[in-house]
Amino acid sequence: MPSLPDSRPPIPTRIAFIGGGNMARSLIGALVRGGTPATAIAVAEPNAELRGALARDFGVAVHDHARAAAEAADALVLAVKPQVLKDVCAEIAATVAAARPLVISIAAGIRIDQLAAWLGAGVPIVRSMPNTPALIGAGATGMIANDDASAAQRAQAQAILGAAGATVWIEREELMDTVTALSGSGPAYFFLLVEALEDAAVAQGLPRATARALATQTCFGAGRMLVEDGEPPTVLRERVTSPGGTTAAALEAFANGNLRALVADAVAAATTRGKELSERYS
Ligand SMILES: NC(=O)C1=CN([C@@H]2O[C@H](COP(=O)(O)OP(=O)(O)OC[C@H]3O[C@@H](n4cnc5c(N)ncnc54)[C@H](O)[C@@H]3O)[C@@H](O)[C@H]2O)C=CC1
Ligand SMILES: O=C(O)[C@@H]1CCC=N1
Repeated sequence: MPSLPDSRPPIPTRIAFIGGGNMARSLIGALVRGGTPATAIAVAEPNAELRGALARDFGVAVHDHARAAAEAADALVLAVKPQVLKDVCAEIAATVAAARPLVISIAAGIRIDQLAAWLGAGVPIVRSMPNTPALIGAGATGMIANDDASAAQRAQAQAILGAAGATVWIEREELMDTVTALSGSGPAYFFLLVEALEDAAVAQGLPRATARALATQTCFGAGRMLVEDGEPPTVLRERVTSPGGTTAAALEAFANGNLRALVADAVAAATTRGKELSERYS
């Protein structure tokens, strides 16, 4: 996946996260591990327990409301749920209008034109879609910027999000809903597959711990091969599949159950939900 080489521009000197939940925690962890000083990061999080954990674990400055964190930030990462994003933007709009920081949204479904309407014209905005493997530095993030974001600001957004894994620019904004359905939600699909494999093996008598260990390591190994081998998934699949063998029997069962159509339906459903989110919360 395309990603910035080592000649990354510096990460903005002051980054404020609005929302300190799962994704913010993943990105903050990645930034701090990557060498961004904790003193450069502020977080607004209303939940006192989460706030305390972020301060304790990473040494970042914490605030109980958005405006306090947004003040003096060069880059703002909007990491709240889509349903509260409009209210959060209203809370920080005056601060954003005064300081014109780079605004990075990670919210599913919410479009750049909605963010611009809520924050005010002329604000540099990058809409992005990371995923939870960001927690271990193995994230995948799609991004798109508006015309108000300079080349340097785009590169800064890429440096922030790239601290947590691979990044890729998306050309048309409507495809961000597809990115959300593919890589944003995608980790859940693989966890579901592992659950199903584990249950299937348990049903045949394998102890659950053994089934989980084998299913987990199989997904890890297959994932590493996808990244490291350089061959497309079709070739890797065919190498496992001996003619008339066990894999062929399993793949036939998948085909009979129309797995590909089911996956297409699932990705289409997630894409549609992304579009619905933007309408529901506009
Ligand atoms: N969980 C995932 O796999 C992914 C989520 N996303 C997007 O990331 C965003 C955040 O998702 P999560 O981290 O999973 O949710 P989360 O619920 O863990 O975190 C959101 C946090 O925002 C806080 N919050 C609520 N109102 C606030 C306010 N007015 N000011 C500041 N903070 C406020 C909440 O207390 C909560 O801790 C969502 O928009 C989601 O669409 C994007 C990629 C993947
Ligand atoms: O399920 C969701 O809406 C969020 C966005 C992508 C992953 N989680």
